[in-house]
Amino acid sequence: MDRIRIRGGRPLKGEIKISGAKNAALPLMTTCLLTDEQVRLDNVPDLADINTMTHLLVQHGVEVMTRLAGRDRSILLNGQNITDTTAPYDLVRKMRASVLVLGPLVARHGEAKVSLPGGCAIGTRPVDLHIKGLQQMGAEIELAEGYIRAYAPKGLHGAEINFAKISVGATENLLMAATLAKGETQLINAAREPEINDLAHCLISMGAKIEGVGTNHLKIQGVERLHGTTHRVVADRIEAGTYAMAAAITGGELELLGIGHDLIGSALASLSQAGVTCTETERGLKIARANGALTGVDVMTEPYPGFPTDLQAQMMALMATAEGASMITETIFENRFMHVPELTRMGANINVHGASAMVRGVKRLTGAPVMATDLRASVSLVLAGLVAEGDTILNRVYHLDRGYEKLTQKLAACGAEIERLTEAAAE
Ligand SMILES: CC(=O)N[C@H]1[C@@H](OP(=O)(O)OP(=O)(O)OC[C@H]2O[C@@H](n3ccc(=O)[nH]c3=O)[C@H](O)[C@@H]2O)O[C@H](CO)[C@@H](O)[C@@H]1O
Ligand SMILES: C=C(OP(=O)(O)O)C(=O)O
Repeated sequence: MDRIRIRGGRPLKGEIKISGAKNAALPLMTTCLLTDEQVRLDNVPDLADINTMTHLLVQHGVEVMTRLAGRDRSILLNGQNITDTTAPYDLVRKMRASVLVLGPLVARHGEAKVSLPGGCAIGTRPVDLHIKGLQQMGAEIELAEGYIRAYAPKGLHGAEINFAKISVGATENLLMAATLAKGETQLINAAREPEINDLAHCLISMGAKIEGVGTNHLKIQGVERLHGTTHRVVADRIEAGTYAMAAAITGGELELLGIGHDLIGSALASLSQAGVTCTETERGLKIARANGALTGVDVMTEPYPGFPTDLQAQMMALMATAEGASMITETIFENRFMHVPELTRMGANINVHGASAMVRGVKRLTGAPVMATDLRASVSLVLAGLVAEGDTILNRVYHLDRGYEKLTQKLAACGAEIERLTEAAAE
């Protein structure tokens, strides 16, 4: 297995082009199941999760073509001939977002058999809200042998769905299903992450009738059919937030290209409070901590527009080197502190009490061999490695490949001493 070696202590300086968002591209790819015309997505990141979704769609019978034009990667999807409506365990197990084929398949093809995703390193992550919403829209659902089997041979109908809990995935699944249901669907207490807005705009360009985009109350009038489209994937706010924290932790200065303040306002507010300068430029955002120490700030994760859970681990690495204490509270996932023991091995002073972690800043972190447990936990260890004294060796790099395009190249181009050791070299 590949590893990453980092020698810490170099302030990052330069510019980084922010890629298209993984969490937008994945649901956008499944829109091809809603139409028999071509869906073309531009600005698609080159990531393991995108490959997994491609495999899943191909298994359903979708024709997928990838095109490169300079640095822009496009995917052309044609779902005219769906031959198989099963999402098998092996693919869903690899990537939970596979469950996003459920809504589109039932809505347009009247049936789907999708493996239950089960839990993962960050929590139990049930899909009850997806299932309940589809049942309200008239789908018959049975759970057997680890699979969700959903049937709606006569199509779905509109419903008023009031989510008991805010869920990004359930909002996306039901939004897609509702575009082809008969009548009106209301999604109340819906999630309103920028990736959901991106999905809604793509669906509207395919002929869907959606009101309330950007709010927590979506109204969808079902249509008979959707047509093809070309859509550009929104920038990855989590990747941008990660590099903003990389600039801050190393005391460097980075310009993040193609990302606006609007997408990561809450994270930038916390960074500003901690003493990091965040300025909008014509091309994106400039992040700098040229002088002075970081100050500890308290952070609580919340659904958008609150501080994103997907930046919590990175913020914790940053706070581990700040002056004073910081309380980091995780409210979205029950087990998203797997990075704590690894950061502690690098010298961080962190105590977890239930859903909160008390981080007391230390003067220095030290390099160590560390183990990645999930995507964002892994990148928090990369951030810690960038500032630690000595070498950090990160194992289980495949977690990073799920969500960070060209991570080592992007950081190395800004002065980081970081390299990927391929399996043979890593021995
Ligand atoms: C591919 C993708 O976009 N992944 C993101 C998505 O995950 P995902 O869509 O899985 O996350 P959700 O917003 O659904 O989960 C939020 C909370 O709701 C719970 N829940 C969810 C569904 C359900 O049916 N029942 C239920 O109880 C979850 O266990 C969790 O505690 O949003 C998360 C929260 O911003 C992010 O961390 C993930 O990066
Ligand atoms: C948790 C994440 O992804 P997923 O929902 O695909 O596990 C993430 O992107 O941080």
